[in-house]
Amino acid sequence: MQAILALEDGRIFRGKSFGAGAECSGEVVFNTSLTGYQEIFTDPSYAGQIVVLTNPHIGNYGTTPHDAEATRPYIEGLVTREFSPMSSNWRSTQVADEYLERYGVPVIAEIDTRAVVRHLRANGVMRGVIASGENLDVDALVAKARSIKKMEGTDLASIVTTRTVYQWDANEPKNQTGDSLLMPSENAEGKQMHVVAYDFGIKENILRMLTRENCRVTVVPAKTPAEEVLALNPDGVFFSNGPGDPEPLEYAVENVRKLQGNIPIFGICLGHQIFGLALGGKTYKLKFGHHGGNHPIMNHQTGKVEITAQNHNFNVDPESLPANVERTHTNLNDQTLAGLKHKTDPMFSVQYHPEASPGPHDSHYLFRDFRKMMEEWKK
Ligand SMILES: NC(=O)CC[C@H](N)C(=O)O
Repeated sequence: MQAILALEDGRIFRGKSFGAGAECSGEVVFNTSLTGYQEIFTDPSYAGQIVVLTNPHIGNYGTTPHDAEATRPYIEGLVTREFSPMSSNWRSTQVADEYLERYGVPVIAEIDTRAVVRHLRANGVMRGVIASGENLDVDALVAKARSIKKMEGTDLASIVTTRTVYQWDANEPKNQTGDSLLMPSENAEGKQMHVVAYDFGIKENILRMLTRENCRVTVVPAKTPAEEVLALNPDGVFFSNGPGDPEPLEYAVENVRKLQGNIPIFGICLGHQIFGLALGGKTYKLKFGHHGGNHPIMNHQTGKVEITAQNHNFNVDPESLPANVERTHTNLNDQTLAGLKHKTDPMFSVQYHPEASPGPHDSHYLFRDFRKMMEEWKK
């Protein structure tokens, strides 16, 4: 069946419909990762977004529950060049087409994704609609793209967050033969730390990485007051990634302010942006964001460059931060702020994704740093 991707500025791309035949709308962003499409589908930070994957061949290795970052896909829709109708991998339990259909995610394939990316890169991310069927009314689709809610000012974290407090099952994940996939850590022998993780749309690999550093993790809803978090008696508090604009998340900003200086805190991506706001800084929107698996980051503390996974459109303005905040990391593609640390309080955060999934593992050390920060604070 025919399908159309209609952008708010009137640009149209025609392709073929796969996945769910339904219509979808969202902010259209592109991700340049070469592998890891299922982790991208299931990253809750993509709620409200249609994702264009630049790798020209998607679906070829199928899907497996072991590669999911959440219980279901969160992308609104998918745009690809070629979408494989079959999977060729021993780990696959379902072909990608059926998997996305099962969860109601529309796919438009046979699109010149290079042209879409060049358009978004030149004009910035914009809203779009994917529709399928014969005799589609193009003008109506463009009008619909213009009518959907803008990402700016939207709190999506409180929509995707867990409704209840839960303990992350430290025995997860297992491979098909039942062996744990958690690699042993140098901290495995030490005392277990208790981390309370705020879920703004948390990726499961963050929970796995914390477990790997010998942490027991309690996950709490986005709006849990700081007092309730402290009553759980944690050794540290984590602020997760998540979808939408950080600016409307005043409840989270207030919680950071209450915790700052009283307990070690660590933030990733949306969590980092919330830290920036809590410290008195400002966030702004990048033209087309960073979404991929090969972004170079300068670590100013070691002088080394890390290759990182990224997925964000908003950023903290370094000029807006007070003097007691140190810039720890910089994105070398565009010199934007990529990490910060408080000079006296136990508090640090990064804009990128040390948990990878998908992506390179260069920045795994940040989970160890958080563990060390908690150990030192305990002394
Ligand atoms: N991965 C994330 O946490 C994304 C943060 C935020 N939604 C952004 O787009 O910048």
